[in-house]
Amino acid sequence: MLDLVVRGGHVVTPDGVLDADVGVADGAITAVEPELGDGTREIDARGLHVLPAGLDPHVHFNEPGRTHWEGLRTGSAALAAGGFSAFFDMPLNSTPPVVDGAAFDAKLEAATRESSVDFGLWGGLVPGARLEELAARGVIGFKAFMSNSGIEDFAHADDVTLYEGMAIAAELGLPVAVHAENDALTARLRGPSVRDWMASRPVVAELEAIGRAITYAEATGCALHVVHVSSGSGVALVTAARARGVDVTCETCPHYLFLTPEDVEALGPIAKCAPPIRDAPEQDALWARLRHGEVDFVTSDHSPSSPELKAGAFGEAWGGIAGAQSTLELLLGAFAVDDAARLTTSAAARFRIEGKGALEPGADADFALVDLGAPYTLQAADLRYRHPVSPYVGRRLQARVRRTLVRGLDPAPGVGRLLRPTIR
Ligand SMILES: NC(=O)N[C@H]1NC(=O)NC1=O
Ligand SMILES: [Zn+2]
Ligand SMILES: [Zn+2]
Repeated sequence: MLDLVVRGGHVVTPDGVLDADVGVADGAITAVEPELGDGTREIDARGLHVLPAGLDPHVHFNEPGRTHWEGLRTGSAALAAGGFSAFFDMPLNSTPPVVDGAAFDAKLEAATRESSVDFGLWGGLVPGARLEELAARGVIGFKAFMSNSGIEDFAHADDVTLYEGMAIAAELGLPVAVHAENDALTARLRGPSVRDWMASRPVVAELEAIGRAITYAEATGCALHVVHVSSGSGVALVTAARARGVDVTCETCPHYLFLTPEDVEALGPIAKCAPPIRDAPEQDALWARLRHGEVDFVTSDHSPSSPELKAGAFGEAWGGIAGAQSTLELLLGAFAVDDAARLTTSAAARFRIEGKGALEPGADADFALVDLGAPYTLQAADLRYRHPVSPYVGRRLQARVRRTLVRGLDPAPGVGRLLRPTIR
């Protein structure tokens, strides 16, 4: 007998949306077929869509060290509530940052204890980082900040660090992910307003950094991933490089799609981020390129802070948006269900995580059960973050995640396991 049968849902598979049951044994999918026999456990999915649960490859859960901003327990619970069964945690803003083996071990210990969903860990590419040590422990790849990170113990990667780091990463068979903004161009004095913030981090600062990272990736043979591209012009650079054979991908985030500069002015510091939200021409171009398939996936870049750092003036506030719980529900309001599933799962293939990202026999039994006929208005009380704030509170969402399963299990602290990439 099967351990579990998810019965009667509209199942989102790589071959299309099928009305079928999903059979599970030992935490893996055994069959996707109509009218499977009994399972020890049964989940009634009639009227619901059964999606492959999401993998969010870009979150900052900040534990250990800044658990008062967000933690692995609360952050992973929020992701599970939003239909995600896995995440990759960034090497900052936890302390110590994950730039050597000991820091990796400390985060692995905390995540194994606290996380409700599976997790991978990014290592940090900073001057002096111990890349080999991190690779041996199973990091997803190496994250570099080309501009100031806002975190004192995570230095930005100067050109030498980035170029030489990419050469080492290429040898180790791991990708480098870049926060692509030019440091000098973004380091000038800033004013207090939303428009000042936008002007201090112009699109050209993003384009220059993306272009430079691509040049280094091409020269070293390193696989490059550009995180949180905010502009259509930025995606265009990635598309052009890929067309000439560079191994480069990119992501964007819901805030670059669903928030406007006017929204940021109305919402204040909770909608402050870097790169900033762009004006309509760049945002429209970003949408067009996303719809055209040029953006590989959508991530949250969930990066909240303590409420105090979001309470004051805009110019002084922490830059980072809390959104991990809402990515899938937001996308389901704008895309067909299979496209929304693809945009929230394809990081698994890019970063070589076996068993995740597709609902098919042999894969992990990771499901998001979603009601596409249940629009609702997001309330602060719905949020599972450490601090229930988000720019999406008050927003009408077109779909609602009813349940998430991780390897057939209900998410709970301690369920999550480390995900290691297959080395090329
Ligand atoms: N350090 C950190 O999390 N920074 C993030 N916040 C943000 O808005 N952009 C980022 O890169
Ligand atoms: Zn960033
Ligand atoms: Zn980030």
